[in-house]
Amino acid sequence: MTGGPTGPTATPAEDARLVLNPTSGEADHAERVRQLAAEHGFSVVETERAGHAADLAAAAAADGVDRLAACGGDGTIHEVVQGLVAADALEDVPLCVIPAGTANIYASGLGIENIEDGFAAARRGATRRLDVGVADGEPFVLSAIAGLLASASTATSERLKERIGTLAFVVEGIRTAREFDGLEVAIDAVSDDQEYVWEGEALCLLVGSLRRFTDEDEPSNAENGQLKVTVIDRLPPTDAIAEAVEQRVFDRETPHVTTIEAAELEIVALEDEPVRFSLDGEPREYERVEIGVRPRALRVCVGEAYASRQ
Ligand SMILES: Nc1ncnc2c1ncn2[C@@H]1O[C@H](COP(=O)(O)OP(=O)(O)OP(=O)(O)O)[C@@H](O)[C@H]1O
Repeated sequence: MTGGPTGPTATPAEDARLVLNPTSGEADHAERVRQLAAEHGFSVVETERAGHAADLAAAAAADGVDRLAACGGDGTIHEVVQGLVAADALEDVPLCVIPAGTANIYASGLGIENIEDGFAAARRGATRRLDVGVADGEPFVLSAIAGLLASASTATSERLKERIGTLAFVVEGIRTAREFDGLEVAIDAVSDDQEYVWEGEALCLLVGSLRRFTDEDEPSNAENGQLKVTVIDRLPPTDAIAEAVEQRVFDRETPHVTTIEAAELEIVALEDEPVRFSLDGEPREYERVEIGVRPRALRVCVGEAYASRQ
C-alpha cells in the first residue's frame, strides 16, 4: 500500500531555501530570482543589511533545510558559508550558487556563469565536496589576499582571468597601483610534512583554495585539501607582472615568485601595523593569522562544465 502524494508514506517535500542579496551586482536581479526560485521550489529570504546573509543561512540550517542557495556575489557566498559554519552545518547542507554579483568568481569556478545556470545546476543536483579555507577561524571559499590586490579585481579582464586564474587579480592590482610599500611579513607553512619559512618584504601574498579553478582541461584542485600560497617579492611592479605571468602561464620557476601548496600556514606582520587582507573580497586585518583548510567540507551544486572536468 502506498499513500497518495499527501498520504502518510509520501516523501516529505524538500525544504529548499534561497538567501537573496538584492543589493549585489547591479541590484536588478531580485524580481527574476524570486520568480525562478518559486519555479524551482526554493523559498526566498532576503538580506536587509551587511552580514545578514550569515544569520539567514544559520537560521536555515537550524530549521533543517535540505538545500540552501546563495544568491549574490562572492561576498554573499562568503557570508552564507560563514552562517553554515556558525550553525555547525557546513558538511550537512548542500549549497547552490546563484551568481548575481559583480565578478562572481566562485560561481564561475563552478562552471556557473549566470542566474539561469545556477538554477539549472540546482535542478540537476550534481554536487562536489570542495575545500573551505579558514583564516583566524573564519571560513573563506576563494582566497585570502594581502598586498597589492583586490580593489582592481572587478576590472580584471575575463581573458586574463581565464589564463591565469586568481593571480590575474594580483596582476591587475600591480598594474593599477601607483605606490606600494610592501608587506613586511613572516610566513611559516607546512607543505607535504615539510616546513617552509619565508620572511621579508612581499609585494603581495595570495592564499587560495580554488587554484587554477578556471583552467580548462585540468581538474580543479579545490578538492585536494591544500591551499595554494603565492608570495611575490617586492620588486618593480612591471617585473612582478612579467614573472607572475611567466610562472603561471608557462609553469616556470621564477626567482621572485614563490608558490607552494600548504595545508596550514601562519602569517605574522613584522611591522607595527596589522596586515590588511581581502578574504573573499571582504576586508580583514591581522597582526598574526593562522590559515588552514577544511578538506572537502562543503557540498556544492556544480555546473556541467565543472562536473565534466572531473
Ligand atoms: N540588504 C543589504 N544591504 C546592504 N548591504 C548588503 C545587503 N545584503 C548584503 N549586503 C552586503 O553586500 C556586500 C556585497 O555583496 P556581494 O559581494 O555578494 O556582491 P558584489 O560585491 O556585488 O559582487 P562580487 O563580490 O561578486 O564582486 C556584502 O559585503 C554584503 O555584506
